[in-house]
Amino acid sequence: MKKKIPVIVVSGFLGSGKTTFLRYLLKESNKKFGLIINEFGDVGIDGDLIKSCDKCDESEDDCVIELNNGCLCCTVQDDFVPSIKALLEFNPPIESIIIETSGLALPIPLIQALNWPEIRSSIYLDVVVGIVNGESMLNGSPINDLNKITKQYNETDKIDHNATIDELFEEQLEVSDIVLVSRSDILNDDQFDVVKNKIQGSLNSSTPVLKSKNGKIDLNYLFDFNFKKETYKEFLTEEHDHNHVELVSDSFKLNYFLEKNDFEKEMSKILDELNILRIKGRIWIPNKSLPLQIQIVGKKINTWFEEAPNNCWRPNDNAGLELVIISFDEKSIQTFNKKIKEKFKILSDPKIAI
Ligand SMILES: Nc1nc2c(ncn2[C@@H]2O[C@H](COP(=O)(O)OP(=O)(O)OP(=O)(O)O)[C@@H](O)[C@H]2O)c(=O)[nH]1
Repeated sequence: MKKKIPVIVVSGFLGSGKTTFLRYLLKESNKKFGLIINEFGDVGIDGDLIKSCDKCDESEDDCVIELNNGCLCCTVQDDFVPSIKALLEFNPPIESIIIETSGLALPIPLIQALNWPEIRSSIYLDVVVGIVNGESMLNGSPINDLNKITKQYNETDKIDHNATIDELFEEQLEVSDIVLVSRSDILNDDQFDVVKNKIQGSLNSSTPVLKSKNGKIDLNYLFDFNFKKETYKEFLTEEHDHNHVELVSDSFKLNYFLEKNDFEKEMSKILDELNILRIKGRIWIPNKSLPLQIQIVGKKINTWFEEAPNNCWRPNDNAGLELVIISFDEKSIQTFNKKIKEKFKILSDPKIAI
């Protein structure tokens, strides 16, 4: 059985900093990415910038697919699904797919399209990143050049919706698991806080809002799909500039488990109460031949049954869980641990293996 591939969706208005962020991500990661880039008017520019980031092998240009002739959410059947299928057939196999949407695309239909029968067993939506131009947001608007956006609208061949800028922005934020504020290098700490409060105020939630400086973010390990506690520990002990995001991580190996539906139900209650950014791992459930894979970003829970590597940890009695958890505070991690022990089932005496 093939492994499901994570999909990262990056949204943000024209000039918000999506390409800059993607170039950084591609350079930092050792993963083989496939990209779908949706742009208008200035055909090919973003794609060329991505291809020239020294990560893309010229012979493998095909792993960057540019969709220039319509708004991504309005061309799902014609362009989007076939592009995902083409990336899934790529050789050597792609390990992760990134979709850069234009700010004109409504992200919800796009995200729903990832669930189309033809592709849904091969991919899962890992994280939605919303990019906001911090400088223009400080000046009161998420966009820096209304004329350019209007031109972008007019130049788009196929666009079936006519959502306003406010509606588009609201939906972009609503579906984002994390929001990156670009141009944070030119904002001071107070200005960043103003922007962050504006975004969290309009979201009416605690979705993480993080600084991005020329694409660089503190959380590059968030996009590293290696399931290794050491990676996080290393990151957490590294020296960073004084105002980086404070994070704590931990990992659990326990003899507790829950059935898939019960896990999703309990976990969504736990996530509502705690300040957790990321959880990855797997759960072994008695009488199930494959472990349940867990991928959580913010409040978004993804689970599916899939084989685990031969050399990974396995619990006694095929009942247990292995999770890596990243949070903004130690207390959330402790409470998380306590809640698992309260809410999850246990077959044998609990033993913390590490
Ligand atoms: N100072 C500064 N400039 C940035 C930052 N992020 C992006 N820029 C600049 O802003 C401009 C637009 O950035 P892009 O990454 O191309 O933005 P985009 O969202 O991909 O734009 P479109 O493809 O046109 O939608 C470029 O000149 C970038 O160099 C940042 O964090 N700080």
